[in-house]
Amino acid sequence: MRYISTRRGSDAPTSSFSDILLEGLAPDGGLYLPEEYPTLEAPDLERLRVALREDGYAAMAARVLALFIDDIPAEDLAAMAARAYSAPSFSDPQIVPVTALEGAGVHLAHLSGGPTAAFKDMAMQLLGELFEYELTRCGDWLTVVGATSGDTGSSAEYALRARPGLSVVMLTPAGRMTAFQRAQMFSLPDDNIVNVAVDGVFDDCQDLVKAINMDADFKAAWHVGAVNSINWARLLAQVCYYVATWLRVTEEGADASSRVSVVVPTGNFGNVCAAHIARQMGLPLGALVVATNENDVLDEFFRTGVYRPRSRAHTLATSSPSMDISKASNFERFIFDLLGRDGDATRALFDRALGRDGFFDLSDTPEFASLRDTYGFVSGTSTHADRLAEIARTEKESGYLLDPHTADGMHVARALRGQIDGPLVVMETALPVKFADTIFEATRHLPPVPARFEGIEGQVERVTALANSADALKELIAQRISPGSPA
Ligand SMILES: Cc1ncc(COP(=O)(O)O)c(C=O)c1O
Ligand SMILES: N[C@@H](CCOP(=O)(O)O)C(=O)O
Repeated sequence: MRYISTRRGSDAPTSSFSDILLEGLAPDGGLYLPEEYPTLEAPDLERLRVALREDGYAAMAARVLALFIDDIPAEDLAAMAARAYSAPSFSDPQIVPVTALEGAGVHLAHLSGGPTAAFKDMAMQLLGELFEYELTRCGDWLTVVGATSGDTGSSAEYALRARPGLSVVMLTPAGRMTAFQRAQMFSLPDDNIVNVAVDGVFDDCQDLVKAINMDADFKAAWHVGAVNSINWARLLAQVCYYVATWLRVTEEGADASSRVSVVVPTGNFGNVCAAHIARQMGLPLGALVVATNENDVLDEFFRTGVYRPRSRAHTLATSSPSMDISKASNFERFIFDLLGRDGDATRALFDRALGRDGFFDLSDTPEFASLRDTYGFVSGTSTHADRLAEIARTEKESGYLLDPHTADGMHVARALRGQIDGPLVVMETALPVKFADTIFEATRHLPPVPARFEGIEGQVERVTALANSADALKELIAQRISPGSPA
């Protein structure tokens, strides 16, 4: 399997999985995708069903990973998946259980049972294994520079903290995360972890990460790698749980007519992009429902065809803070597919039109007209009031406490339920413990604290304030990271 950039020219070289794993962002500023998607036919799905039932989530995931990775032996992939997806790191031995939510007419896919209580663990636990494997194989080291709105950061740090040859510099938007999210990250004592509070929003942090990656000399000197969903491996790991979700909702023998629709709380478009890839592979997914919070740039696109990222001043601080994102990185991956995988056309939109005009408009194109029928995309949005009402209603109706992001998904699910045939699954992206104030506002009680998170708040926190400047970030990396010893 070879990989290409979303901004590639027609004769650009292709890359192997191991190359792009450490590289993260492509040198031309594009994002990597497989040259073509592997396919899943009905017999493949049945084999995956048997693997999931008899050998568990990790074994099933390893088979999906092997469809995309041909430069790591299958038995090594299986061993890594087994280490990544195991109890007690994950609270449920099924890793991704799917439950019916009584009263609401939907299912919930529980993606948040990992070490940091967010769906990011599903990818990050595997990424930690893959990085260590690859760095050991080539005797290399890596400085991971990442951006977080609250969940990617802790998930990456927990997955990478004890690994040889790896350092993490994580950029956070100052003052925009919850107390729990801050405590999770900032109380880690490890020397290979540097937490940074940037004077800006998540999009500023993400822009800094991209700026560092576009400076080829700096990137080479500091062996800069990525853990955000700009790194293809993140999405690949997420494709696996869509397969598991479909298998858990359908019966043995189900075929392409057994469509399952998914509702995905969306910010950086990574999670729902993984659903799109699974659907392109032939997994029988019906609607892919993009659920945004008040930062509704993506809902606007799916309704109108206009993609208009917003400035810092217009990126609102909401009560689903991890989705306070106005420039969705992975959207470029979907647009590349939508435009028939034309790298020049994709570059024209993301590099030139966005740079020049601040938006692009596909509303009059046949591609935009095909969004629902060909790709399954529909969208909706949710506000603070909707979110609170949904948390309270679901608890009352079904006895289940949603986190605010999943509540955004649930709100959109209820709004669109009547228009979507077949099973509808809301992807649960975090646990309520991370968002206690909003849970209290919605229900007048605090969320339960799972035993593994007791006492996490109130410890000494270590974080460095930084101006929103790529030069300042480079200086900080040069000061704080010692060129690594090989893994
Ligand atoms: C809890 C939670 N829900 C939803 C999202 C949105 O996911 P994505 O960025 O993959 O669209 C994020 C992060 O962005 C998150 O942390
Ligand atoms: N919600 C994320 C934002 C970063 O998204 P990513 O999927 O690109 O890592 C967070 O919580 O940090």
